[in-house]
Amino acid sequence: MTAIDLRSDTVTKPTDEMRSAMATAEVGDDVFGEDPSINELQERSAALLGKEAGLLTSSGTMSNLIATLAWSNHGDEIIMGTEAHMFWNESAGQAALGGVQTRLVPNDSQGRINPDDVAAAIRPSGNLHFPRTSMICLENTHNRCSGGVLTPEDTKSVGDVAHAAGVPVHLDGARIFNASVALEVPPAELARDVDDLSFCLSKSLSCPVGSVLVGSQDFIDNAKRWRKMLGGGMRQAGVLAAAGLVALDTMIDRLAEDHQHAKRLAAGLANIDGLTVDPESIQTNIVFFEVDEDLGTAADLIAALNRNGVLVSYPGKQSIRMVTHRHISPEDIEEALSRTSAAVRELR
Ligand SMILES: Cc1ncc(COP(=O)(O)O)c(CN[C@H](C(=O)O)[C@H](C)O)c1O
Repeated sequence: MTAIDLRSDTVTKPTDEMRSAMATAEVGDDVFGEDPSINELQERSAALLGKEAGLLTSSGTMSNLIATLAWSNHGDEIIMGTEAHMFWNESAGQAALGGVQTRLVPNDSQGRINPDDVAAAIRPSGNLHFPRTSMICLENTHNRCSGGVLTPEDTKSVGDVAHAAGVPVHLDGARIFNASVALEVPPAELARDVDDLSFCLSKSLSCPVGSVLVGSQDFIDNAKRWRKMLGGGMRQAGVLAAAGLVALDTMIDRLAEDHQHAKRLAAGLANIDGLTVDPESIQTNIVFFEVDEDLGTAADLIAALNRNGVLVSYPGKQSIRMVTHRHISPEDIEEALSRTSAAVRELR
């Protein structure tokens, strides 16, 4: 039985068109700024998101760390949501390498943070007891909040508070194009009130590797220095950027298919006795659902799902995540639902 892989949209593989473009990419030494494919990707990414400049990085984690290092000094404090990927899944890099303290404010079910909570968390200057607040972090779409999207208004409400206090806003936009497609809003509108953002080429856009960090020219010039310090300076990486250029041309509009599949998946899971999910809450390609305690733990069900050929991720004590992507067809969704029912019956 071939497993149906719903662990993440990071499992996506390059398209044939990407592989052809990679094979014939024009390349140069990017440390000298001479790789034409990288330069084109960075310029196109910045323009698409309404920023002055862009920087290719090896991952979303690297982008988020570079932004933290670029905005912060040792001993500063950054603010993010309790469910932020930057808090949960990036190896505490901001603390380990940036000497930066993280302060958490509640995320709501859609991944938003309350501007009033942000205002209350921003440190007043002039008190020697207090660290300086160096950055506010948003995430759109929001991974651990079931792929929830932030509207331009949600983003502006936090941006206004941050900017009134002179604090920059970083957007972890790993799946910003999912948000853009779900809201039918240009990505630049979602980026309008943040100072910099990162998006991932390697998730639903299906590239083999990479993210792009965009912001002002001054920010990117500084970020490039931090990237070099982290060992992220690249040479003829136009081979990778070529895939990104194909992704920008061919992989954004199709994200609506992944969202439809996720909605169908959630509707099917809601009909399986012992599982709890609100299909109406699903906006993009990520579905978190709860395992009723009388059925067992999430770990029990994950083991049964693996036995039945369904791969999932992000186990909480009672929660499981499924993520749709370009390799998951409508037939795979129906088969995954059938196999999930069988796994649940095994636990009964
Ligand atoms: C919102 C967000 N921001 C940043 C990252 C980090 O990107 P990478 O470092 O994996 O390229 C991720 C990766 N998310 C991955 C996943 O969802 O499967 C990993 C394994 O957690 C992310 O979801």
